[in-house]
This record gives sequence, structure tokens and C-alpha cells, in this order.
Amino acid sequence: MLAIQCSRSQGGVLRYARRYGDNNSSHEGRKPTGSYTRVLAIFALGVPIGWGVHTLNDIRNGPSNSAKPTDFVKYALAAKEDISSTCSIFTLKPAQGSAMDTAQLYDQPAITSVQFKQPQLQIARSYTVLPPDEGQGPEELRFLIRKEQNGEVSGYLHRLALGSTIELRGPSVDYVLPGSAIEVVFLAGGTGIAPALQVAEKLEEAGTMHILWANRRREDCLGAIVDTGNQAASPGKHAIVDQMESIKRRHTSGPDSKTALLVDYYVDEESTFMRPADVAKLLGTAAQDSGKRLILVSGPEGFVNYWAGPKQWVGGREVQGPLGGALATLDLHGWQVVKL
Ligand SMILES: Cc1cc2nc3c(=O)[nH]c(=O)nc-3n(C[C@H](O)[C@H](O)[C@H](O)COP(=O)(O)OP(=O)(O)OC[C@H]3O[C@@H](n4cnc5c(N)ncnc54)[C@H](O)[C@@H]3O)c2cc1C
Repeated sequence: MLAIQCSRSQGGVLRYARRYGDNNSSHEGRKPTGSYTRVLAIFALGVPIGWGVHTLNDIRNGPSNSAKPTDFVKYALAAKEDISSTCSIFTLKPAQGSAMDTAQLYDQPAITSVQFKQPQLQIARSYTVLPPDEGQGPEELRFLIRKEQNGEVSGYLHRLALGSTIELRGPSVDYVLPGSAIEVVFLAGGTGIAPALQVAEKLEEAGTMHILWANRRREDCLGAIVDTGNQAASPGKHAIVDQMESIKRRHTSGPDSKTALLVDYYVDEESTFMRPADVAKLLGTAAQDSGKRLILVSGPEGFVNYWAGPKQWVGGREVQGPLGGALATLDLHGWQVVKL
């Protein structure tokens, strides 16, 4: 059984944890009911029939080793790339026979995340899978994870040695992208860039997307190339910036390409703050005849609260809550706001 615990701590930090009880379903022993000959006959007939059904199911339902989204499945920490003093990219690969169905993660028109278990505390937290990158193994999964100060699960993950086993389950669908051509303004704070990469990767033809990405420190976005601001490109290399640039190249290359992806970077320690006026400028100039127009807000709780107001808990479920924050003060020109 799984229960969701949710409480707001004294420090104002929204904490949520999923706990697991033992599944104590028991099975009564069965008495043997037939002779060995009967058993062998059933086995001889059953194996080929079973194999045939199994193969058919494989073709219809995908690989048989796909784990159910509700079950934890074991992965091994194959690589950990430190990309700043607090953030690392974790690469995981299946540790045993079964694995998460990568089609469910990568091919749905949705933002998806996966839960990581902290086995000693029996809690789990969600992390957004990064879209597959060049050279990535077909069953490997990559995540950008920040080590939060005193963070129970992120601290645990960052302490793991290469080769350690990590239990994951999912995917969970956090937001389904509307099917029509969409225009997206994506406000990302810190690791909130991971769902932005998913949306950019899944942007259909004729979609456009403008990402505004804020970080506290330059080290979290080295090598950034600002598309519309007047800042110079920053020197250095950063795996997430590189992946963003490679998605951008794919979007804009080819004579028939109608998609566009623009990214602007803001760095607190350089006093380049993302301001409501920067967002207002993008909303007012958008084409009027486009499909759905979305402002997606993703990042730490304080970032989402500042831009769009807090989410709310209703009947044990987290819901959008009313629009608040800086976006509530702007003329949104019909753009819909989604808090991730
Ligand atoms: C759908 C979804 C996707 C996500 N994707 C990502 C992702 O891709 N990458 C990523 O890095 N994160 C992501 N997160 C956030 C992630 O799930 C965790 O919330 C985050 O890693 C912190 O978890 P933790 O257990 O390490 O920290 P926690 O133990 O939950 O603590 C969080 C912070 O609160 C502080 N704190 C804890 N207890 C108290 C208290 N009593 N009073 C005051 N302060 C306190 C801690 O010091 C810490 O800074 C995602 C979250 C969601 C919901």
C-alpha cells in the first residue's frame, strides 16, 4: 500500500513523501492434483502455446521486460557527471532483467518524471528524465539532480558510489502537452530546465518555444548563448547547455523547419534577473493565429510561487490553485499559465 504524506514545514518548505507498507498478500499452498505424466503433458503443450502467446504479446505490447509503472525496478548508477558544485547528471542503466518502458518516458506528448526511492527512509522523490542525448544507450536514463542542503533523497543519491543500485518507478505524467501547434514561453529556475528540455524535444512542427532560464550561479549554465538579450556568450562547457544547443540546431535546421527554439539565460550573481517586463514583451508580440499558447513555470517552490503563486493541495492531490505572483499582474493576452 502506498500513502502520500504532505505537510508544510515550519520553514515554509512544502515537503511530500510517499511511504510504502509491506504488501502482505499471502498465497495458500496448493496440493498436487495430477500425476507426473499429466504434468509433463501439460508442460509439453503449454510451453509452445505459452511461448507463442508471449511472442504475440511482445509484438503488441512492446518488450516483455518493461516494468509496470507502479513497481519499483532496479537500476545501476552507470555514470555521474558533476556539472557544477551542486548539480550532477546521473546516468542509470537497468541492473536486472526488467526496465522502465522508455517509449512511455520519451515518446508521449507529455512531461514525465520518475520516482527514486531512498530505501533507508522508505521515501521517494520525483525527478524529470532528460531527453535522450547523442551517444546515450537505448535503455539508459539521464537525470539532472541538484544536491539540496540537508536534502534527504538528493543527498542520498549524491553520496552513492558508481555501480550502486537505485530503485525507480514510473513514469508519472506531470503534464500532457496539447496536441495542436503550440507556442510556449517556459520560465525555468535551476533544475526546472529538465522539463523544458522535454518540451523542446517534443515540440511538434509549427511549434515555437522561448525558454527563460534563471540560475543563481554562472557555473550552472556555462557556455550559454543568449538568443535575444544583449549579453555576450559565456565561456566554458555545460552538458545541459550543450544538449539545449543541439536540440535548437535540430529545430531550426532544414528548409521546411517551422519550429523555433530560443533561450535566454539569467544569472543572479551577475544581477541579470528575469523580470516581468521580459515575459510581457514575449506575450504581446506572439502571433495571433497560432494554436494553444502556454506559459509553463517550473523550478523550486519559491520560483513557481514568485511567478505564478502557490499550488494547492485538495483532497490529497496537488492542483494548480489560483494564478498569483508576477504573472497575475501582467496582461496575459489569452496565454494559459501552467505551474509544473
Ligand atoms: C514532478 C517533479 C519533478 C522534479 N524533477 C527534479 C529534477 O529533475 N531535478 C531535481 O534536482 N529535482 C527535481 N524535483 C525536486 C525533487 O523531487 C526533490 O524535491 C528535491 O531533490 C529535494 O528532495 P530532498 O529529499 O533531497 O530534500 P528534502 O529533504 O525534501 O528537503 C528539501 C529542502 O528543504 C529543506 N528542509 C527540509 N526539512 C525542512 C524543515 N523542516 N524546515 C525547513 N527546511 C527544511 C532542506 O534543507 C532542503 O533544502 C522534482 C520534483 C517534482 C515534484
